Formats: sequence, structure tokens, C-alpha cells
Amino acid sequence: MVQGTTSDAGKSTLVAGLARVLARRGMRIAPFKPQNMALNSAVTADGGEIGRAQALQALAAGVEPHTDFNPVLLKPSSDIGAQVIIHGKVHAQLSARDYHEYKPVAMQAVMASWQRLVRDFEGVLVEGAGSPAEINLRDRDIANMGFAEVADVPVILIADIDKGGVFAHLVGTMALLSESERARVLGFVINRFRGDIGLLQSGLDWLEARTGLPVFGVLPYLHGLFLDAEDAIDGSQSSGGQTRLRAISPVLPRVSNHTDLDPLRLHPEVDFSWVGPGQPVPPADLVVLPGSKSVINDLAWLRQQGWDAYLQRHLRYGGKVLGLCGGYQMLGHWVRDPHGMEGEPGQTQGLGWLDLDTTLERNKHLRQVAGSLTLTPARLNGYEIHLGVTTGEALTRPLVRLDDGRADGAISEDGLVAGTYVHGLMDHPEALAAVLSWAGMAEAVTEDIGARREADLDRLADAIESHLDLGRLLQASSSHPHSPRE
Ligand SMILES: NC(=O)CC[C@H](N)C(=O)O
Repeated sequence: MVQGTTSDAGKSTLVAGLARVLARRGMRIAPFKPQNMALNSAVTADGGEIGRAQALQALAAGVEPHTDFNPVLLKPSSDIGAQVIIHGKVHAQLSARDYHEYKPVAMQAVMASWQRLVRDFEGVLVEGAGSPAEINLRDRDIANMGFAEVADVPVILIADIDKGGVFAHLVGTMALLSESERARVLGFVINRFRGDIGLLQSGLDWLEARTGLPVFGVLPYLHGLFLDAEDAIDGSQSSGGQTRLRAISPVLPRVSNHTDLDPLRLHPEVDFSWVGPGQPVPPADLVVLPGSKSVINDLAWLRQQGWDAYLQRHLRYGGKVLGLCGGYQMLGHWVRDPHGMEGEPGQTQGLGWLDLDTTLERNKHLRQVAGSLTLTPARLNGYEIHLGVTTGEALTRPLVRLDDGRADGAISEDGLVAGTYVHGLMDHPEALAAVLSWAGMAEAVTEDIGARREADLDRLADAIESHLDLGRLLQASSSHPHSPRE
């Protein structure tokens, strides 16, 4: 099990990389994250919902994403409440306090998945969440040591040296563990190192002497690695090309599936930026309203930040607006949440540029889809994750025709505003080219994001092979019953 000294230490990436390394050696490996808190989710083959990072790790392992890989997913819809997803399906909307009470039940779901995975796979790579040293969360923990102790798995600790304080993080985390928890830590991995490794050596020696545990390796900072393993928005852009199109998206407080925007962010000729709260909104050719876990509240935020006036001006000058899922719902006349699925029950007026209304229902639509765009007959594939059901005149001009016979989304009569429920739409190079051309960049050369992801997983696995003492790591873990063995 990989646990981190902080959030974003590189746990997901290390699990993805190890999964690829072991898969390349012919092993059937499953990724597993007992509990994930993320608004960036993926649809599994069995029609459920898991964290995107686990879907990426499944890809790295060469296995189909399954709900058992992430049996508990928490999707926060406010600062104190979250939608609790168990085995891929919505269980309930719970406050943090109620979730704490519910944890022993969630643990049963975790263990049921875990037992199926150890039965069906040669090895399971487990990822913790945040840090195991959050002592206030230790009681009833199911995400870190609480799971490791019950399932009796060995642990490696990863720390991010780029943030600084790496020795304090590792030694401090060890100090805050109980004796039995400490005893299951096999050693450390240091992540995102740049610089002269010779200068680090004395620190590593000190760490090993102080803790009596080995450093299995120091992973280099991998520049330009594109993996949607992380839950946080990646603000970095690809550079070096000539800008032919400017695109922006607001960082909605409850933005969901932000990786939908990665193909724009990574395109060398697109100048893409996320615009955060209080930041000036720069001029753009294309504005993409992303998905949202709390559409009514995020719409209010958008107005409060002045985006409605900005968008009106943008459209007057012929700019394009694309809404994805929650962003699509915002483009209609009304968004209704009669059951309070995303906050207080209520309704709010949308931006009104598409003649449609949306009602959030109790039942979540989860499916993988394929089809084509109506802008030009470009192929696409993607996935749907939404509660909303949308109706109205605008649907007679759909944006997408799905292979299952359904139409999805809409384009306004003047062709400036479009929206769809399909996430991941721009991952397909044809669909991306069509969107770029609609937004004003003709004959765009687009990259296959899927191929790029594969290449980056191999690059990550290569780095792990050369910088991690895998033999020692596997050897150290071999005394535990559930460890990958060669
Ligand atoms: N993924 C999304 O953007 C979901 C939109 C909205 N929250 C719904 O559930 O319908």
C-alpha cells in the first residue's frame, strides 16, 4: 500500500507507474483505493462511478476499470457535505459528521471489494488518501492505516521533495503512527526530485539511520508528464507552439471532471487558462463552462464573479461558449433541484442562451458513450455522469449523435452556444479538431490524448524501473500475504 506524507505527494502516480511496471512483467494487477474524495470521476465497464485516478491506474495495469477498485467515493457538494458513492452507485448525501458515523458500514463495502480483488488478481496495489498522520481522522479510518491494519498489508511512504520539508514529513509521519502501524512501513520513496542527487545522499543516509528503514528510491521530477492521476486541477500549459486560439474556463468552486479541458490545455496552439476567483477574465475565442457538482451554487458564483456580463459581451463579439454537463445545464433557462440533491431544494434561472430546462433527479445517469458531433461528422467517445434530465426546444438541434440512437446536447440557432452531457469529448482527436474549428481554428492538428497517456505511462514506468530498487521493495513486502510477488 502506498501512503503519502501529504496530499498530492504522488501516491496515485506511483501506483499507476508500479501497475504499469508489473503489468509489463506479465502480472495481473488491480489498483485499489479504499476511499477517494474527488469530483473527477470515471464510469466503469459495470456502469458505476470511481475516481479518475483509479481508472487511469486500471489502464496502466491493462485491466478494465471496475467499481471494486474504488469502493467508496466521496464527491463533496459543499464544505460540509458530500455525495457518498458505494460500489459505484450513489448511496446518500451525508454531512461530514454523518459520514463519520457511517464509516463502519463503508468499511464493510471496502473489505468486500478488497476480498474480491485479492481472490481475482495476482497483486493489488493500494493507494491511501491524504496522509496517515491526520490524527483527528484516525478513529474509524478506512482510507489509510485503518485499512492497512484490518487488511494486514505492508505500507510504503512517499513524500514530495519539491514542496520542501521532506525529512520532517517522513520522520514526523512515522512519529505520529502507532507502534503496530509503524511496524508495517517497509520504507520510503522520495518523489519529484530535481537537482544533484549527490547532494541528497547525506540526507538519505541520515533518514535510513534515524528510522532504520530503507529509501527504495528517489524519483525524478518528470517534466511534461500528462496523467490524469491527480485530483487537483493542473494549471500548467503546454508551450512552445504558436497560439492560434485562446480558450478559458472558470474554476467553479465545485468543478467536476476538470480533465475534460486537458486536450485544450495541452494543445500547443491553444492558449488555455483556468480563471480562478477574483482573477481578471482575459479575452478569449472560446469559453468552456465545465461540469459542476453543485450547479445552482456554482451558477450563483459565476454571476457574483461577473462572468454573465463577460459572457454576454463575448457572445456579442462572436465568441463561442461550450457547456459541458453542469456547464451545459447552466446555459438553459432553468435549473431545478426539487429534492435538494446538491444543496437546499430550489431552482434558479440559467444563463438562458439555450432553450432548455434541467431538473436534477434522484437517479444518476452513468454510461460510457460513443458517437459523432453534428458540427462536422467527427467521431467521439466519452462518458456521462449526471443527475440532470434536460428538456426543451433546443434539443431539436443536438450537438452529438450517439451510437445508441440517442441525441445529446444542443447548439443555439446562431451557432455560438453549444452544450452536451458528454464528458471526455475532446479526448478524441477528431472531436477536438471539430470543436477547435468551430471556435475559429481551422485545420487544427490534434493529438490523440489516449496515445499520449499510454506513452506517458510507459515513460513513468521506465523512470520507476531505473530509479527505484524494485527488487528490494518486492523482497521487503514478500513476507506479507497480499503483496505482489514475482
Ligand atoms: N458532471 C456534472 O457536471 C453533473 C452536473 C449536475 N451536477 C448533475 O448531476 O446533473
